[in-house]
Order: sequence, then C-alpha cells, then structure tokens
Amino acid sequence: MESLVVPIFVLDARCRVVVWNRACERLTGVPANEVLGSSDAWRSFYKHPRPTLADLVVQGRTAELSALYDDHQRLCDDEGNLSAQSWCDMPRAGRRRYLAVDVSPIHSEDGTLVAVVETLRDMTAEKQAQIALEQLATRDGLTGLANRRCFDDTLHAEWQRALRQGQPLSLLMVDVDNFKQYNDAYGHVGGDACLQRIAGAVANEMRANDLVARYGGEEFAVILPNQALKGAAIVAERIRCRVEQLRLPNLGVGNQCVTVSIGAATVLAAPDTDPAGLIATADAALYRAKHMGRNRIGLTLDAAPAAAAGL
Ligand SMILES: Nc1nc2c(ncn2[C@@H]2O[C@H](COP(=O)(O)OP(=O)(O)OP(=O)(O)O)[C@@H](O)[C@H]2O)c(=O)[nH]1
Repeated sequence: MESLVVPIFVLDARCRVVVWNRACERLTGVPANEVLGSSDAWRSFYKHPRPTLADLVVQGRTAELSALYDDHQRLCDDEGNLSAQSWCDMPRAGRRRYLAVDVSPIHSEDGTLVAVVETLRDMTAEKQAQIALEQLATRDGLTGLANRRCFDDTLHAEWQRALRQGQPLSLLMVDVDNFKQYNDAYGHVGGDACLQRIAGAVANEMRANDLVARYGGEEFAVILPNQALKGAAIVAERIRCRVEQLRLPNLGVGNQCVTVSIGAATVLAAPDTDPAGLIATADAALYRAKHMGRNRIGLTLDAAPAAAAGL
C-alpha cells in the first residue's frame, strides 16, 4: 500500500489513521508521521471540521452523504463500498482539488468492522473541463451573462413553477437605445465593450433568484420569479438609472449618453397560456417605450394578465 501510486489512507474502527501512503502525502502535502495515530484525517482535506468519507462509514453516518458531497453512489457489489465526489480545500497543499473518493470497509470474520480503506483520485482537471463546457453551453461569450438557450430553459422552468405555486412571473426586455449609431461612431469593438458595461450594470441590479440573459444583439432579458408588475417596474427603473449613470457618451446621437428602454410584463401562469405570450407582451411594452422617446419603461397594457396577477 505504501508504494502504490494511488493515494490511500486507512482508518481503524476508532477513526484513527493507521495507513497514510506516500501518494497521499504528495496529494495532501501532509507527511504520514503527522497524521498516523490521530483522528484528524479531515484536517488534510478541509479547513473546517467535517468527516471524511471513511469517518462517515466508521461512524455509521452515511445518511449525511447527500449533505456533504456533490455526488455519491453505493458501488454495486453491495459490500458497503461507497464512492463520492466533492471539492476539498487541501489547506496544506495550498490548492483546492476536486476529489473522487472510494471507501471499502474491512470486516473481521465475525462481521465486526475493523478498518475502512479510502482511495482518492484527483479529478480537478476533469471537473474544470466539465464546468467550462457547462459555461460554454449556458453563457454568452461576449458578456458572460446567461445565453439565449439558458434563458429559454429558465423561463420554461419558472413558468412551470409559477403555474404550480400560483405566483406571478415578470419579464423585462431591455434594449439599448440608438445602438446602431453607437456602433457607427465607435466601431464594432467599441460597441462590444459598451454591451459588456451595460451587461455588468444590469447584472448588478439582480437578486439571487433573478436571471439576466443576453436575449440577442443589443437586447437583454430579465426573468423575475414571484414578482408582481409593481416590483418589476421598480427593478426596471433601477436598471434604466444604472445604465444612464454609466454616462457612456454616444457621439452618434448628439450629446446624449447611452440609455436603455425597457418593456415590463407580468402574468399569473395558467394552463391555457405559455411563456411566448409573456415575451410578446414584454416586447410590445418595449416597443411602446421606444415609440414614446426611449430611455423609459413601458409597462404591460394587457389588462387580462395584469388583473390575473392581482395588480
Ligand atoms: N458591437 C455590436 N453590435 C451589435 C451586436 N449585436 C447587434 N449589434 C448592433 O446593434 C444595432 C441595433 O440596431 P437597431 O436594431 O437599428 O436598433 P437601435 O439603433 O439600437 O435603435 P433603437 O433600438 O430603436 O433605439 C445594429 O447596428 C447591430 O449591428 C454585437 O454583439 N456587438
């Protein structure tokens, strides 16, 4: 076990470390003589007290697996072997690592647990690649906001939730004013930088449950779950002000600064309606805001959904 290339440690039936091989020393940065005999294996992996997978098995606390690991499974041989994955702080190695760990209990002939062997695999590179792929699939490359696909999926999910819970759902469509002129004055690269500043300003106004996405081109969409039209209008006004306060000059339009127009709509989801209707209502409100001179908020004029949302 000592010279195996796979990092391994073993706990006895009182959670004391009885084996800590060289590969485990290399992975954790903790020499064997510091941990052998102690019940502190966790310190090599985590900043704050919590059991290792081997501790959980020794202590019969496997009910806590879901709370402590991103993912876990019982291996199919059904001899009590478990596998789990999570991020570990690795305080002594000085770098966070994503570890996949397997544990195998060892029993005496009479069935008494005598030790638990834990093997570790460093899956950091694979996990980072997976996160990067997920980012690519859901993020807009220019602004880092959620992309259109993520917006569509989230709106659908929030719609279903609003339907189940009978709560209002609001949507803002945010469109940069006179952006063609901006591009003409500053070039496409300048236009891109402007979109990034606006994306940052919009994202700053959001709460944890809201989603801000790049809907396309110079248009952003904001999903506000469980938000009535009055609240949506307040958020919209904050976004409008925030962008105005960036004071990004738009030389293409005289002395004006870059501004946005926003269409806001709210519905109470019902089985005979769909998210496309909410988008259309917010789009119509945006169109009115543009028509009335830009740099303003358009609220839904659709009496039916407004009334249904208790507004
Ligand atoms: N730089 C840059 N420009 C973009 C991008 N996507 C769309 N645009 C530009 O955004 C401009 C949108 O122009 P219009 O649809 O006429 O809208 P507008 O000039 O903002 O006018 P209003 O919306 O009526 O205020 C076009 O010139 C597009 O080329 C992008 O990713 N980067």
